[in-house]
Amino acid sequence: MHSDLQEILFTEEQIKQRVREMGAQITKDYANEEIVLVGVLKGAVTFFTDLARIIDRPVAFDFISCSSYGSGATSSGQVAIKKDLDKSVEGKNVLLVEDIIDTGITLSWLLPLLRARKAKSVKLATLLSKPSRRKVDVPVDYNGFEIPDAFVVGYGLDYDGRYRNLPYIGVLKPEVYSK
Ligand SMILES: Nc1nc2c(ncn2[C@@H]2O[C@H](COP(=O)(O)O)[C@@H](O)[C@H]2O)c(=O)[nH]1
Ligand SMILES: [Mg+2]
Repeated sequence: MHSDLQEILFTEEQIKQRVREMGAQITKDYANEEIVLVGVLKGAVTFFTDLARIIDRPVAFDFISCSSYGSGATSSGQVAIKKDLDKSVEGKNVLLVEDIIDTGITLSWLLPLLRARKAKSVKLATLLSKPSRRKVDVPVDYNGFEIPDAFVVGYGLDYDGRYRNLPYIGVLKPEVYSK
């Protein structure tokens, strides 16, 4: 385990197994449908690429980037688009792929934005959710794991640009982000 972590929450094998289950469910739910997978950069990229390879349906890839966290470990509460989608989603089945829902502020802003673009359907897949931190209710269609109120890194999730390449998900020692 990385020395900046206090514990591992999910091993590489546990994540792989859960992503397989989610992909199988999505494949079932979208029978005879094409999907536009929209990844929320950058934290969702690892989950996105693993999930996409399990889904046995025609999929297109697109990405969006919003800011809500800056370099700290708590949300600023202000959301803004940093990189928009490359293509219109009008008439498409959009599956938004996110790394983690914390307060719900980012998604409560992003989901209506995609719906307003006249997608045929908009659903949400998140790898992690921290229900005890929720400030805004967000309907989740596919949820990997519920986790307690802790700042986690690995498998795409970063702190100040670091730890994204860890193959597991772990809790960062508070002394690392309170330095
Ligand atoms: N590396 C981590 N990033 C986190 C964590 N909790 C939230 N986040 C980031 O914030 C947004 C969503 O925040 P929200 O408050 O608007 O729901 C999420 O996409 C992450 O980028 C965390 O524990 N570790
Ligand atoms: Mg994210």
